[in-house]
Amino acid sequence: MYRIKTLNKISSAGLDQLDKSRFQIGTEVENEDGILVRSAPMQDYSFPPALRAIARAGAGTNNIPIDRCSENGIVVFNTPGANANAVKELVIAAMLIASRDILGGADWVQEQAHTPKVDVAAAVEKGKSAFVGPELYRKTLGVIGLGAIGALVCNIALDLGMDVYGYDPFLSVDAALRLDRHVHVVKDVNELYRVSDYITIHVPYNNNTKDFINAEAISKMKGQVRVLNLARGGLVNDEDMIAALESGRVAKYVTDFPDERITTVKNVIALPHLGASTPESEENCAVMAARQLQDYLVNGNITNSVNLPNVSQEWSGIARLCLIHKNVPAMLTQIMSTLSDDRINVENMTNKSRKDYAYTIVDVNTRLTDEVADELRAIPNMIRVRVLNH
Ligand SMILES: NC(=O)c1ccc[n+]([C@@H]2O[C@H](COP(=O)([O-])OP(=O)(O)OC[C@H]3O[C@@H](n4cnc5c(N)ncnc54)[C@H](O)[C@@H]3O)[C@@H](O)[C@H]2O)c1
Ligand SMILES: O=C(O)CC[C@@H](O)C(=O)O
Repeated sequence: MYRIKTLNKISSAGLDQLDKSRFQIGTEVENEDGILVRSAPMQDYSFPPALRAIARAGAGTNNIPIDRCSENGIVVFNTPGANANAVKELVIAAMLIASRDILGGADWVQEQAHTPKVDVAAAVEKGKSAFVGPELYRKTLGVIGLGAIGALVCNIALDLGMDVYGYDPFLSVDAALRLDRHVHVVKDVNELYRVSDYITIHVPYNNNTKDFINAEAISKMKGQVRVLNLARGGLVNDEDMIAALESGRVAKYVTDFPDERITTVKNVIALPHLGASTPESEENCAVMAARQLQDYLVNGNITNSVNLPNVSQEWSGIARLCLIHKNVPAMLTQIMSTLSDDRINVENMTNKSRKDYAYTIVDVNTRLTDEVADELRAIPNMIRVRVLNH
C-alpha cells in the first residue's frame, strides 16, 4: 500500500485517480511515500524516510525545498499549464478593475441603497462620474514571462484590441509557438517598461526574480502605469511599489498576494490568491498531479518533474530498478557491472540527466533480491534505489 499525505485541499477528481486498492490517502497519514500539495509552506518540512515524491497541484514550486528534495532523492512534480486559463481570465479582470473603478462604484451603490431616503437611480446618474476609468482598447500591455500563463494573456489581450509587448529571455520553443505573431517580443525589458500602460508579470519566484519590479524598474515605466502581479508577492518590492503609488507614478497595483502592509495602501487592489481558484483548474491540477505521482510510485516513470529528468519506459521485464544518482562519470558502468556480477540480465534501460542529478530505469528478467538492491545502494553517488515488481 502506498501512503499519500495531502497538505492542502486537493480536488476529489484528483484523488479519484489513485487506485484505492493500492493507495491510502489522508491528512494524517504518517511515513508517507508521496505528498500532494498546493501552496502549503514546506521549507521546514521534515522528510520521513519513505518519502519518494511530492506533487504540486499547481505551477509555482517556491513553497517546496527543491534542493533538499534532490539531495534526498525525492522527485518533485508540478502541473504545467493546468491552471493557466484560470489565471489568464483573472488577469483580464484585474486589468479591468485597475482601469474602471468597478469595485469602488459597486461599493458606493450599496452605500446609496443602504442610506435612508436616497433615490438610488437618481443618485447613480449624478454620482457615476467619480468612477470613470480608461478603456483597454488600443492601450499597450507589457507581459513579463511568456510561459503557459503569459502566452495566453498576450493572445487574449490582442483580441481585446491591445498592443502587446512580451519579455522572456528563456522563452522555450513550445512557448514561442503558442504566442501570436503580433506580440512584440523584446530582448530588453526596459523597452517593455517604456511603452506599456499595463504591466503584468508571470515568472516563477526564485533568487533571480525576487524584487523583479523594484524602484529602478518602476523608474523606467511610463507614469500612471497599472501593474498586475498574479504570480508571487516577492516578485514586486512592496516598499518601492508603495512609494510609486504614493507619488502617483503607478496608478494602480493589483496583487493576488496581499499582506497587512500592502493591502491598506491607496490604489492597491488586493485579491486573496484567487488566480487558480476555479473548479476547472483545481480539477485539472489535481488530476495531473495525482496521475504523475501514481505513475512514478507504481511504474517509476517521471513526467513534469522540476528537479529530475523526465523519463518514461514501457515495462519489459519482471522487475524494475529505479535509480536516482548524481550526474557523475562511471555510474552506468558500476550499475551494469553490479548486475552482471550477480548474473542479472538487462532487458531495457533508460538513463537521463538534469544538471547535477540523473535517473536510470533498468528492467530485468528476474526477481531482485534485497542483497542486489543493497549492493547498488553502496555505489558512491547513488542517492536512491527502488525495486518495483511487475
Ligand atoms: N495566482 C495564482 O494562483 C497563480 C496560478 C498559477 C501560477 N502562478 C504563478 O505564475 C508563475 C508562472 O506560471 P506559468 O504557469 O506561466 O509558468 P511557466 O513556467 O509556464 O512560465 C514561466 C515563464 O517565465 C519565464 N521566466 C523565467 N525567469 C524569467 C525572467 N527572469 N524574466 C522573464 N521571464 C522569465 C520562463 O522562461 C517561462 O517561460 C508561477 O511560477 C506561479 O508562481 C500563480
Ligand atoms: O493552489 C492554488 O490555489 C494556487 C496555485 C498557484 O499559486 C500556482 O502556482 O499554481
